[in-house]
Parts: sequence; structure tokens; C-alpha cells
Amino acid sequence: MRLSRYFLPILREAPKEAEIVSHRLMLRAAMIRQEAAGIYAWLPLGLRVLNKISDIVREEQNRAGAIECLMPTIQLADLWRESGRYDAYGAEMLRIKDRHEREMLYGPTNEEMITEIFRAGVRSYKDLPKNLYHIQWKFRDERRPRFGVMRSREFLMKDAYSFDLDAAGARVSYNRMVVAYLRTFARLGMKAIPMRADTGPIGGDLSHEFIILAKTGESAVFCHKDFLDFEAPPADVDFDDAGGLQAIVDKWTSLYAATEEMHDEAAFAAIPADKRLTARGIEVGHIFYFGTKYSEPMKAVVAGPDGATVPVHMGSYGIGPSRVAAAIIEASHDEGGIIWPEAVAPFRVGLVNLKPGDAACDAACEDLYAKLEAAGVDVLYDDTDERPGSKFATMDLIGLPWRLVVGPKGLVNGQVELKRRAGGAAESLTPEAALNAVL
Ligand SMILES: Nc1ncnc2c1ncn2[C@@H]1O[C@H](COS(=O)(=O)NC(=O)[C@@H](N)CS)[C@@H](O)[C@H]1O
Repeated sequence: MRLSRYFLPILREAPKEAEIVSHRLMLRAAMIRQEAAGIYAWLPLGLRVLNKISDIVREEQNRAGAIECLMPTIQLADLWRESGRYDAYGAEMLRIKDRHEREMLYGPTNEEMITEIFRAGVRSYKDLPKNLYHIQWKFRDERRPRFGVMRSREFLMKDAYSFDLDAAGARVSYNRMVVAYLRTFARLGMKAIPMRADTGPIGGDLSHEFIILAKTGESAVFCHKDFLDFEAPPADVDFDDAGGLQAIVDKWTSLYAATEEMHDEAAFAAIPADKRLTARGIEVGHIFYFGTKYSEPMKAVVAGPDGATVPVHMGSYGIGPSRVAAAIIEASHDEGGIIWPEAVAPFRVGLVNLKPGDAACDAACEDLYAKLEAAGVDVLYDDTDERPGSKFATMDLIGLPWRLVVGPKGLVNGQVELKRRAGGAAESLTPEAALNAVL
């Protein structure tokens, strides 16, 4: 992509209302723009990151056997009356009326709707287990949306829903999602720790939040330090091996880890002092088992092995890709700006022409640009006539993994300059060597 043709309205200063670093940097790097309180437009650079995060979430849901669908954002109020949550959900629900005065709502979550879809499509226990998910925008009329997209009113969520014959089967589905989440956050370059959590308006009696540690996290968290050395399960983990899955979950839930709401000071004190970690955390995922809470009132039943109809046992599993984009920045930035993990960077290479109009620089840049594009490497080519200092500041701000600089002096010696954003000094090398380093 040539920067001269892109849309990247960088801000030199962050608006004063931006209190946390990710909010400041996302605004300044032209990733998002606020359109109303808690409601954001995702500008081109931010959307590339959001899509990369969503693609990784999708790949790991699919690997775990979940099946993607797409439910609407607008739902009928009557559907929520069936579960009894329409009134209970409270002021966070955006209630609307259509032209026929029909009561509708902008979905904050989809337990009722997926249960309705399931009950219309499944009859027998032989069709179980099932896990259906989608990646869809949600609306929650938070009283105090703040911190940019970290706690916004409209936000993107992957929400998956599992259906099993009984609690034992539902536990296996729950464990599949724990393993999928551990893999997902590891691929996103984050260290996420599952912590026993409160179930809140979703309900049920088994729930874990996936928390990443970050200095500006909204909540205080308490956990055993050994978690920091745990490796995520491998890509070839067997999602049909219930015993193996349980062993992984046992390992990841055996050590102490609790959010503020669930913290047990005595249990924490029982951990050796040098192994106690108190930190701030950001909730990037939240999973729940809630049995027949929705299937009972909504009559989502299947014929069991003995022929009797039974309500299915369900769980729901959420990740917030829009919050994850901010959380990654909280965990990975420096004074110059964002430092994207390679897996989610909007572009892999920032190609900087120090002297557009200089024949040698233009030719070298065009050659490098063409070769990188041909190799399938996402390149943002700064071909503008901004001053060099401004070009370097922009590349540091938007946090691309590699910066490749072409200048007249270097070219005289057949050299270009390559610098990895995540630390490391700039090095001079031939264009060929630079290409090989970033491929
Ligand atoms: N206001 C918000 N802004 C940004 N992300 C949010 C917001 N509220 C929730 N999320 C994200 O969505 C995830 C799931 O939200 S949740 O309420 O915990 N769970 C559910 O809604 C369940 N239906 C899971 S499918 C959270 O872990 C968080 O990553």
C-alpha cells in the first residue's frame, strides 16, 4: 500500500480525554475515531488489526470443532421474554421499536437467539455435541464507557455456544474452549491466565475469565507466578481426547488465580511469598457453563438414548476482538508508540523513501516494494514528501514490525537500513539481504 494513496489521518497529540495508553495510541495512530460516546469507527489501519485478530480467533474456534454462523445484531424482545431476561437485563440493553411498534433490541449477547436456532434444528442426542459461534457486533449501553474500545458501548465479540446431552458432556465442551482460548491468546502474543470468575447476567455456576496482565488493567488480579512459564497447548492437541483435555485444564486451573471478586486472601497467603503475583489485569475472554438455564424455559430439548426428551446442557464462550486490539497495545508499546506482535500487525514492513523524486531512491524503493508485494508481504510504502523525522515518528507510532529505509547516502554504498520495531539497532545491509531478513 502506498501511503500517498492510503487514508491514515495521524494525530500528533492525543485528545485529552484519552486516559490510558492504548486509547491515546489508537486515536493518534488513526486506528479508530469516536463517533459518539462509546461508539467508534474503525479506520483502515485499525480494521486491518481487528480482522487479523478475528481471523486468529476464527482459526482456533474451527480447530476446536466449533462451527461458524452469523446471527443478526437486532433481536426480538419476545425472544428474551421466553428466557425471562428481557426485564432482568436492565439499562444496558438498547431497546428499540420498529415502524410497526414491534419491541426489538440491539443484541448485547446471543444466548436466547442461538438457543432458538438450535431447538429448530436439532432433535436427537445423536446430533450432539454441537458448538456454534459467530463474530458479531454487540451493544451494551454502559453507563460510563471509557478507555476507548477497551470498554465501549458497541463492540465486536466472538461468542460461541455449546450444546450437550448432560453436564458431563458439557464439561468436555467447556474444556475444548479453555484449550482453544489458551492457544488463541498465545497466538495473539499475550499471556492469558484463566481465573475463576463470577457468572453475572449470563448465569450458571462455572465460569472462567481469561485475564492478561497489564499495568493499566481495569481489575486487580492475584495468581501464582508459575503461570508465567506455562506454554499454550500445541496445534496438534486432540480435541476428541476428553481425558487429555481435562489434564490440560487441570494444569491451568490447579494453581491459584483469582480476580478481585473471587479473591480468597487466606488461600493466596498459603502460596510461598516468592510465588505470589499481584497485578492489574484486562479481561479478554470469559466463558460460562450454565446447564439448562436457557434450554429449560425455551424448550430446547432432544430425545435422549432412552427416548425421553431432555433439555440440553449449554455453555457460552466470549472473546472481545475489539478489546483485544487495545489490550495488546497496553501490553506492548514504548514511548514511540505501538509495538505490534507480528501475527496482528496491520502491515509487516514500513518502507521509507527518504528522498522521493531522487531517481536512485525511487527505483530502489519501487524494486523493494514490488518484490515484497510479490512475496505476499504486507508493506506500507511511505512515498510521501514528509520530512524524514516525521516519517520515522509515524512508523514508530503505528508499530509495524520492520522499518526499511532507503536514502541517497546509503544507496551510494549499495546499502539500505533495516530496523526491527521490537528493539534491536538499525543495521545497514544490501537490499537483497534486507529482503531476506523480512520474508
Ligand atoms: N463493553 C465492552 N467493550 C469491549 N469488549 C467487551 C465489552 N464487554 C465485554 N467485552 C468483551 O466480550 C467478552 C465476553 O463478554 S461477556 O459479557 O463476558 N460474555 C458474554 O457476553 C457471553 N455471552 C459469552 S458468549 C469479554 O471477555 C470482553 O473481552
